[in-house]
Amino acid sequence: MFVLVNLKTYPCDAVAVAEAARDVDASTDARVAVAPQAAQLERVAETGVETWAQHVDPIEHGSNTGHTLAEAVADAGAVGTLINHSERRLKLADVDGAVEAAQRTGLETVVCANNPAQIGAAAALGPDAVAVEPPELIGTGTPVSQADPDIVEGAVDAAANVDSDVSVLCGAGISTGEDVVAASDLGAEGVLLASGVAKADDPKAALEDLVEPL
Ligand SMILES: O=C[C@H](O)COP(=O)(O)O
Repeated sequence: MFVLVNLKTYPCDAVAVAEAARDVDASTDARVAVAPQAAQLERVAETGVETWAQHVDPIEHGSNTGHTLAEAVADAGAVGTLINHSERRLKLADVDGAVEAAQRTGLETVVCANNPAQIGAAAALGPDAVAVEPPELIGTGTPVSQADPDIVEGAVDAAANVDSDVSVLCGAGISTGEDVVAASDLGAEGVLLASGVAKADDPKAALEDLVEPL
């Protein structure tokens, strides 16, 4: 299972979480990665943890003030990027352009979407993976795998119908190893989570708990 920890803009110690994730990754068969804010990519990557960007824009080098260039996040040490996170929505044409920009620089891509119909559209753009996240469950601590298992199974089917090479992650409310196992049982190949680790009193213990049953 892929455990992708998005630090959003939570006031956590990104380097400490990254070091914990690096150590937990080394102790399990699970793949653990961290997505810090763009300004923290380099410091996080220096810990040796698999580092992801939270977003890239559909742009090239040029006059794009305030945008995030795929080449810049790759230079900072990111190996992958989220695109179209629920908190950073893009128009469909811009999702397509962002996937293209990421692929141009060799970044792995996870395109986020709200529901199975959108997952099908996202999968058609040719990312490495898609992540289904019902927005109403994000940050609630109520795991999507329990609250809305149909949406996870529907997303797995929708992606497979479009492109069986696109793997499916699920996210929203995932915070325990039991939630990760439930996601796996529903056909997800990974989980995208944030608050369960970034807001934990002990992020390393939270990470250990997530991968313990795997
Ligand atoms: O990127 C992560 C997702 O939005 C899930 O967030 P959460 O784990 O805090 O519910």
